[in-house]
Amino acid sequence: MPARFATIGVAGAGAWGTALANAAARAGRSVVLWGRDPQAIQAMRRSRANEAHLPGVELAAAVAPTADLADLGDCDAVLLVVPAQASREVAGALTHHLREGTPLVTCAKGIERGTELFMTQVLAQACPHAVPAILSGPSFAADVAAGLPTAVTLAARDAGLAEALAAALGSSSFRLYHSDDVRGVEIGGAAKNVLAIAAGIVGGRRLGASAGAALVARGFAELMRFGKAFGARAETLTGLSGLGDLILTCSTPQSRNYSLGLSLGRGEGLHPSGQLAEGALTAGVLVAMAGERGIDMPIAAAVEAVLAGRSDIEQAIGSLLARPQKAEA
Ligand SMILES: NC(=O)C1=CN([C@@H]2O[C@H](COP(=O)(O)OP(=O)(O)OC[C@H]3O[C@@H](n4cnc5c(N)ncnc54)[C@H](O)[C@@H]3O)[C@@H](O)[C@H]2O)C=CC1
Ligand SMILES: O=C(CO)COP(=O)(O)O
Repeated sequence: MPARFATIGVAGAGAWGTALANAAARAGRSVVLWGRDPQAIQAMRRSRANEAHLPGVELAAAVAPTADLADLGDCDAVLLVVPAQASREVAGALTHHLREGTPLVTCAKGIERGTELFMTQVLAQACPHAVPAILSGPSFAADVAAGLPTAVTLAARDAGLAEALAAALGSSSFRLYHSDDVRGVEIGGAAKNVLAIAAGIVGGRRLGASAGAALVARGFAELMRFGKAFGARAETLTGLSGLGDLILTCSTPQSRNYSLGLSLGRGEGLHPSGQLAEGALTAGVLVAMAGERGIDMPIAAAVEAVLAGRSDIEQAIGSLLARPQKAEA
């Protein structure tokens, strides 16, 4: 009998899509890696690398790059690895190609602006005949591509499907835990990016390691409040995709979100690298959703105010430090 999920599609040939394609190949799958830019795909076929997004990493032999979305049509499951705000567009285009019931696993970390929808809700609307799932957790593309040990969570409403997908994609170095708490997993990934910008600001302002630790702990309290209000389970929020990813992303300039905060904290403004920092795109919608439900998220709100230009860094820090001292929980 052929293995379940023998062929995996990856829609999005950026850093994370390329790393996940290699990880799936390492797990023994055949992989079709779709990217929208035919020239970039041609270059990947020639060089067997993605020099623009994941330099120095050789593409596994089982990865077939393509610029034709229709090539994902025969895949047994598809990972959607484009930025959160592009996920509706690409999922919508996939409706013309995917078979009924194909698992479509979002690997993006964000909330859709304008609709206030979480990623799997976007997939359910844009590609209704697929089965939405999510993969998220502490994992830099470069680490996964280098085969360094990483552990992430794969969640689907059907726990059996989550387990089967995790078994198909996991290996000894890329460990996948499974869950049926889809909402918990998608909230952790979206919120931690916004909080990581705040952690970067603390680093850039040289406020000290003690302030950095306080920021992570109080930021996590905000993530928990938001998650619980939206039905996430506490054990998910304290797991890999919540606390785990918050710790990773708040701790190193290897994170693009942290590094954006560093730049702001140093007074260098928004860094000009053009790199994707999902937290900057999620901050507004996260804070708006929290405000509508009366969820207190002062750190996320301060990041949003700085990014929107309504507050400078000193004002933002001053207003956080001026908050009344209260019971911790
Ligand atoms: N890079 C990392 O270490 C990790 C990234 N992620 C998440 O994965 C998502 C993607 O991030 P990266 O791959 O790192 O970003 P990236 O900037 O390296 O690549 C994004 C890719 O999406 C493509 N894209 C953008 N808009 C598109 C559209 N409208 N249609 C088709 N393709 C489009 C770009 O051409 C590019 O190939 C983000 O939500 C990020 O938070 C999650 C875990 C780790
Ligand atoms: O999500 C990530 C690690 O888990 C990647 O973080 P950045 O997008 O901040 O680089």
